[in-house]
Amino acid sequence: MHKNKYALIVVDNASTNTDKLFTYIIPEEIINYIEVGKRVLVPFGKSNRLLEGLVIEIVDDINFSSNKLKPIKKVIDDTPILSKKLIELGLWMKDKYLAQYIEVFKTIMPTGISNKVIKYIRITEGYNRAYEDRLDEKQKKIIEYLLELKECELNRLKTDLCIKNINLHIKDLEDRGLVELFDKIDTGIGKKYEKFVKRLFDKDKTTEIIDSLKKNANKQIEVIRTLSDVEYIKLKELMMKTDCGYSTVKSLHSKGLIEILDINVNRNPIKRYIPPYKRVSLTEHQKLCLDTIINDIYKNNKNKFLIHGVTGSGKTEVYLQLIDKMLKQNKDSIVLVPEISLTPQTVERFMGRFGDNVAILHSRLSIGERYDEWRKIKEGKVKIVVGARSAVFAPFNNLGLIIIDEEHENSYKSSMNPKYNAIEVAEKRCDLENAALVLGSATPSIETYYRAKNGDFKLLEMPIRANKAKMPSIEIVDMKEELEKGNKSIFSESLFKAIKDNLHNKKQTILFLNRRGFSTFISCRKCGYVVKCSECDISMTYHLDSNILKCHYCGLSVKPPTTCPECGSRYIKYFGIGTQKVEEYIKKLFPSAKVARMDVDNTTKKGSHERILSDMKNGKIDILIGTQMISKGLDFPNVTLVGIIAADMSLNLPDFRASERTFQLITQVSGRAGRGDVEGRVILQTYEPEHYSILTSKEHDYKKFYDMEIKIRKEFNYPPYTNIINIVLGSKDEIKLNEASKEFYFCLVNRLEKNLNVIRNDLILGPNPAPIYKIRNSYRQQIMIKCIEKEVEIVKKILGDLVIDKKNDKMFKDIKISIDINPISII
Ligand SMILES: Nc1ncnc2c1ncn2[C@@H]1O[C@H](COP(=O)(O)OP(=O)(O)OP(=O)(O)O)[C@@H](O)[C@H]1O
Ligand SMILES: [Zn+2]
Ligand SMILES: [Zn+2]
Repeated sequence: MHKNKYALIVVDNASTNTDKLFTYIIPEEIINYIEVGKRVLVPFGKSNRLLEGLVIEIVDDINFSSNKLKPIKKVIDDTPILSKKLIELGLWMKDKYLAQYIEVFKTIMPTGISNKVIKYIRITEGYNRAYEDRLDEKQKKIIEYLLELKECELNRLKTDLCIKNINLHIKDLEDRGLVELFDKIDTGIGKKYEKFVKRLFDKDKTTEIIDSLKKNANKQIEVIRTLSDVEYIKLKELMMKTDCGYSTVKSLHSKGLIEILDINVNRNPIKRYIPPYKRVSLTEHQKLCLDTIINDIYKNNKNKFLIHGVTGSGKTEVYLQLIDKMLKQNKDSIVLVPEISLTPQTVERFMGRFGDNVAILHSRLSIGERYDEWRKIKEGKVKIVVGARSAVFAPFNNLGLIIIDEEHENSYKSSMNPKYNAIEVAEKRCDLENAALVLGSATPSIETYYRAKNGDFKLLEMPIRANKAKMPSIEIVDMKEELEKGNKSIFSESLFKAIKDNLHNKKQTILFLNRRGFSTFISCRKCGYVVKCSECDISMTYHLDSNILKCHYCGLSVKPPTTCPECGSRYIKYFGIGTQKVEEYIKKLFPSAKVARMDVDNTTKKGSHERILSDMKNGKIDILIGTQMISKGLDFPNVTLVGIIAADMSLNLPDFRASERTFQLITQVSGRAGRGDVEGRVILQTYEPEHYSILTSKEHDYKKFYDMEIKIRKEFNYPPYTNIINIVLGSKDEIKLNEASKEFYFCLVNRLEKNLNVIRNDLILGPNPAPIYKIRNSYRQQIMIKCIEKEVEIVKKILGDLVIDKKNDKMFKDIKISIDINPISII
């Protein structure tokens, strides 16, 4: 007798209360098709509506009665869309980040292939015209419509026909067995097809054929001529070359001379020509670094590395040659770069070296482009992926290497559920697939460097620039003194003069300010009223080009008030500076200079990024102003001056990483200066010239900075000495939220006390209003747990259980609970 097998399935249902794997019976007829990692359709809930699911595990036995289990309806995929290793990785992520199954697997699966089940309608096979007499007018209409289309989407039929009570009529037709409803899977995004023209006539017969055509059929003759050289040509291209219309092609088609075909093509996100990126002979440090890594991997010594290389030390070249080695062993490589530095410059280096062997994944791709890139990887057509955070899930089967460039960057941590850290995920993936992990940075994060010192990563140093160029000199300007001297401008005397000299010497300048917009807030001088976003608890930023106030959290924009909404006074003043204001001042001070600005406000349009950078390369820009978007990856030899307008901006953030961020930003931006023959110069403006972040970055001394910072981390019990678990409870109902937060805190402390031996005072903080108390009209309370490595697992378990319990508690009905394990910033 056939013995049942069972599948454990993640079902794509929106309900958050049922985060578990569902068990289904595998019917005999699909037993040979079903596999872990394939998607299936399963009946769900009381109504048995069909939902999509992902097979996580197949088992022979279950330890409960199978009476109530339902059978799987259908297998969707021909081949698994996720490998077993990626499924294992997903399960690990679920535990690590206290996330839900569905969140995790939605993240790992490519966007664009999540399928919808769509209701279709068609006429049954048993339908007979003779029935028509017995139908009323409306039903006849429905039947007529269907006879023409054979089958169609139910919704389309409804909108097209616009018949009152159409559902009843359809039901009636269905009951009589005349029409039937069925499900179809809509893959959302299809492969891309393009029309091609194929030559059907013999090449040698070209003249004969031309003679046979009418003498005045010039266009047709032109098409035949063109086709005599090629067998296939894109229809578009043919029409362009011959300047003919589609009717010309059609008429040749009807004469049987050509064929018109739909051919599956890949969308190509990179349409430009990319110059080859030549191999260079490595410097001593590069060579040592490369050899150590290769040797260790080869001897199975160690497979995790941190390259600490100063800006311009040539880390990229090391990556390229490592990938080369992987290719020789037929292994796949993933390169992660921060989203903002996925600039054409970075991409070109990899494409320039490895050409068609590279797939690119980033958020500016369309869903179609993304899907095509994913397919190229999945089908083994490329062996290298360069991408942002989520490229860590690239579906390779023979992974050899993951490189994470600028590993200190914030963008490797996801701010959406699951709130994963791509570095940790990469590490786990490398463990599972026996691949090597290489992290690189000029300013490693304190946590990573600490782990390297403790032996988790092999530390490799590249202390000098590849072309022997000197590190730029950094001059600190105390803005308090400028003010005393009577200089109220945002530019110090020194920076102003340096910009002027640089313009005169035909060199390029970069001005950095980590805040976009024009003014950072608007306030009333009479009563102090500050214009805040009505949905969020933060002040709105003024944008000059569009003359609006924008909320940088929710995107809401409003017209700036001309009188104070509070007291009616007309003394409304614009405070604080953003990149737009810097741009305006620069244009006033240096009217003949060619000035450009680069920040998210003006680079969302496709290609705008590319244009600014190529203008910069071609010397069409003298002064480039930007946010941290310009702080990394850029390699322009003619940039000799970098101005940091306000280093304090990051120093004053209410975040224990503020000093670290500041050191990193200064070092990275400064690193753009003097990469060519002329020594670079950096002018750094600040109100806190004595701060250790500023002093150590001036000396280019990462280690000194690290030593000072790590002491502070230890003293105040911050990472890496502790893990931070941040819990944010949110609700539109402020009072309910306060009650629920207190209750949650109380239960949490209670359960922790029962399970941990010691509860330190600083272990669990809160509930406190979150730093941004309101976002998108939702109030936010925060509870923070600090715990040592040894206790993390147990604390997480307790917390996870508590969240599940509370989700079923009336008091928490409208409360959203969000958990972030080791958040990158606390807002
Ligand atoms: N061995 C070499 N010989 C000569 N030039 C080199 C060599 N290696 C790299 N370069 C050049 O040195 C410059 C800096 O290299 P690269 O951008 O790879 O450094 P990086 O460490 O990635 O810098 P950053 O961290 O600042 O982005 C580039 O223009 C690169 O082409
Ligand atoms: Zn006022
Ligand atoms: Zn807002």
